[in-house]
Amino acid sequence: MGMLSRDIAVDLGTANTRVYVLGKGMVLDEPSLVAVEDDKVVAAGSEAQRMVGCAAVSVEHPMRNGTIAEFGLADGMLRQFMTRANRWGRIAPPRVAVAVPSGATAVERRAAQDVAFQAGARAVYLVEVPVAAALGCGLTIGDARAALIADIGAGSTDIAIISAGGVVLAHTARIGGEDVDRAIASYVRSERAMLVGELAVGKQLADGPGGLELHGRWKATGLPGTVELSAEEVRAAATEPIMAIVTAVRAVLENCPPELSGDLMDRGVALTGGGSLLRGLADLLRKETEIPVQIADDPFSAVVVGTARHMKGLDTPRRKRRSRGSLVPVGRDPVNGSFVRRLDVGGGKRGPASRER
Ligand SMILES: Nc1ncnc2c1ncn2[C@@H]1O[C@H](COP(=O)(O)OP(=O)(O)OP(=O)(O)O)[C@@H](O)[C@H]1O
Repeated sequence: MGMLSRDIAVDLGTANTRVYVLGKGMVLDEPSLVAVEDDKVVAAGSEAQRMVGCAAVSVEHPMRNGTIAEFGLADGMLRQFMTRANRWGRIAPPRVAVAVPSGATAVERRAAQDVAFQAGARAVYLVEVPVAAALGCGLTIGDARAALIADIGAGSTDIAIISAGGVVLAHTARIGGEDVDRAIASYVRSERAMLVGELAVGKQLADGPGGLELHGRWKATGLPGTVELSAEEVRAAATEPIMAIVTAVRAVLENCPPELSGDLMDRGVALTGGGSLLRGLADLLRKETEIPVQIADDPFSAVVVGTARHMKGLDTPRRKRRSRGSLVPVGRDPVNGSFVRRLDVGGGKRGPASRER
């Protein structure tokens, strides 16, 4: 089948969806948006974004907090993306690997799997976001030394300690860059009497120090206008969500088995996801955790690249697979009580989900 079909990795994110075709590279990076007309998805990604404001069309977000919020919309979106990504299509349908937050529920995992099948996959593999993020930024999961990884996306922050071929501890906080955007938009609305779109805030927040200049509509007159926020105002408005992200990372560190603490102090935390670029976040993390903080070279693509690297290992004979394996439940998340799984590289059959099952 390998000669006849493609392998495709998908990072189905809250704000952005990325698709990587093995042998080709990242072929698609689009906003996770759909345009809906008469209950039908008529456009996806940036094409849908351009339709904001069109009469009779509503532009919707199929994803929330890193998982599928509206199955029908996510289905329509992924179908369109896969058609574009697989246009060099071979004869057989592709195998697809989808990254899912480590804290995703069984229902959320099932939805990610089903949506990939509906979009035309022959077989579907689910890869935990922190594992993908670690592989994507070049960490070796089989390394005996422990590593801490935090993928800070738009709607979720996935944190894990990875050591000796396994996820020792994992936690997904349902908070990310969008919450920071929302907090600043809400500050501008209440303190400066202006309505601004959340999308306007996110990108600027990563563009260096200083204040922000935001365009919007005055609440009183409805006319267009501009507000300038000082660096102090930005910091104050964003403190709560930024602190929530830092607290989630700290919670995982505080529950780290003591024998791994030395490794984490040496190696620090690797950050991936667009949220890692949020102004002041890396510095605050460094200060609050007292360990080195390193942002991945390309934080946006780390998860999809890592998912693709995971796929490359699927056909490697099991005895050669150092960084693959099956995830087995070993305990509970220290923060929200969900199951923590450990990657068992020693054995355990774990094939793809297939249509027949
Ligand atoms: N230059 C930038 N352009 C756009 N967003 C940026 C930029 N720099 C930082 N961001 C932040 O990155 C976030 C998007 O990151 P990313 O694409 O990794 O999220 P996602 O994968 O869609 O989300 P999740 O992992 O939660 O599902 C935005 O919410 C924004 O706050």
